[in-house]
Amino acid sequence: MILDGKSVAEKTYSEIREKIEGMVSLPSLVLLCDEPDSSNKTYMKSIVKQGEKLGINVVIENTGEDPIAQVHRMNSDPSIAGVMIMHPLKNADEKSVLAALDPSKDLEGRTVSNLGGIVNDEEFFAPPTAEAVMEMLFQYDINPKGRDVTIVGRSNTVGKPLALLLLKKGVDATVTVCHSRSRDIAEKTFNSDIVVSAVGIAKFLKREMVRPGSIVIDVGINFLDGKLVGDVDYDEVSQIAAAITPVPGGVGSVTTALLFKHYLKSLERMGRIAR
Ligand SMILES: Nc1nc2c(c(=O)[nH]1)N[C@@H](CN(C=O)c1ccc(C(=O)N[C@@H](CCC(=O)O)C(=O)O)cc1)CN2
Repeated sequence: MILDGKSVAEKTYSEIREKIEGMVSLPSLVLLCDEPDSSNKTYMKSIVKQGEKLGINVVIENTGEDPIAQVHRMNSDPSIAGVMIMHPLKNADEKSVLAALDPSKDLEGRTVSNLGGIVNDEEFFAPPTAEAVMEMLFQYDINPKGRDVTIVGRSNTVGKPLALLLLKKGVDATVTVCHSRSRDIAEKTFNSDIVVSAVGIAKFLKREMVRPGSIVIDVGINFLDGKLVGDVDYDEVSQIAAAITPVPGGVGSVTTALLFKHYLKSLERMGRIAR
């Protein structure tokens, strides 16, 4: 079975449209960048395009002399509902810029407060990519309770927060997180019910690393010969997996939709729309 992210995303966009219908002068979503690479440019373009479809103003802003003061101004500006600090920032210390961001405007859940808050269910926002994996499982009735889940990749945006989300009481998965120094990753992925690949290497997850009948979630966003591809050797793995997410049109589509859902949550917190 192919787990279609586009239809999951569309459901989220419909909910958002319903909530903001008829509203005028909606606060903006700001994408703060300095020298964006091609991957960032592609992502920003797609967020701007989606914002246009929803009637939400997405503003691309460049870092100036003092990015920290810039972020402080955004924090207190009621015409801004959320800020995405594009990664990597090349001319500023990204950690310090993130530390300046108000967690309630940190739509990507990258601040220490939001990341740490996941442990106690206290986050304003969890990273949308990690949430998108959970949403795909939920929408397709794949219950991770008691199942062995291996996540390949330990980033702050996917691997670590996803492990925490899967470990929450009530979700109750048994989680293994692999990384570049892990021994025998193939043995761990093969012995899992659900495999999530978030390493950023095209065709990293091969057929022999996956047990027939398991579920494969591809979080990879890689550009190969100008084409967007995931981490999974899709043609091979899709022949044996019980369910698999495609790239494009899988987790990535849901991630962007959840980013806008977070924008909506921010409007609610600001008192601009009813909860
Ligand atoms: N602050 C951030 N900076 C950057 C991020 C990020 O998530 N937050 N991501 C990377 C770029 N990137 C992934 O590594 C990326 C590039 C392109 C897209 C994209 O085009 N998404 C499509 C959906 C794709 C799909 O269907 O799989 C979309 O938005 O509709 C996403 C992520 C750089 N910096």
